[in-house]
Amino acid sequence: MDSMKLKLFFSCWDKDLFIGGTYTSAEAMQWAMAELLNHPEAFQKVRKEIELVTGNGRLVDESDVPNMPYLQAVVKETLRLYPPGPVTTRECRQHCKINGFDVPPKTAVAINLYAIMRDPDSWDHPNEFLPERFLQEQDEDSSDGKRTKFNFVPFGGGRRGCPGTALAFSLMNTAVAAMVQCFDWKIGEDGKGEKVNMQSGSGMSLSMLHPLICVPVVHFNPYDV
Ligand code: HEM
Repeated sequence: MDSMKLKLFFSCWDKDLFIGGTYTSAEAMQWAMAELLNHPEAFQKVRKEIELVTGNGRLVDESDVPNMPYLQAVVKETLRLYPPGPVTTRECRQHCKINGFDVPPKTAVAINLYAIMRDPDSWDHPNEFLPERFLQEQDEDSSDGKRTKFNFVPFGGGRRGCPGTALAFSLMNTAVAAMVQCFDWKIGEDGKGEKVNMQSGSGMSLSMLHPLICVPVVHFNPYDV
């Protein structure tokens, strides 16, 4: 590769990482907070878990995440319902037959990750926000157990799967945890809203049609303990 091409490669790579790594996580965190505001019992469950782990004497941090299974389940359930990259693409390397259709080599294929994660054949109540389903992950006998292994694909998969998966999980879990630990949230500009509007916008990325607007009210100040 000559130096010009190398420069272009790194410039595109940087942008890929920057755009792919910021917008996706920010969008998903917005959906996560919106679901938590619409499900106060789930919000309180996350807060209780955080208080148990931190003793509420300090700000929750990244190293606490492995000890907070319910928080992780909330983040996974959010990514299942609202994957920021709902469609990915591949090119077929060899002839194959899918559902009776012949797909020749070199065919461009779009893979609908959104549909896979809302497929009623593999997910119970696919359109509902039920973080608990991810707590049953280890239970091989449950339909949920089989499902989460093979049909949970917000980061795609295989060799071209998202290289930012671990970073995204860590960032999302830690940031959502801090927002839940430190603030109560009132819905709407005036704080008087009752429910967040969960409609999604159009386009290839799954953003909220009405961006989340809410008022934070301090619940716990970690710098004042
Ligand atoms: C919630 C956060 C994120 C989601 C949902 C997400 C989702 C995805 C998906 C679905 C793909 C396509 C995978 C495939 O085709 O199999 C992808 C690719 C990619 N992601 Fe992410 N991503 C996230 C965060 C990040 C972060 C934090 C970074 C880097 C710092 C990143 C960098 C990339 C890159 C470079 C690719 C292209 C990989 C390739 O083509 O080989 N992503 N991501």
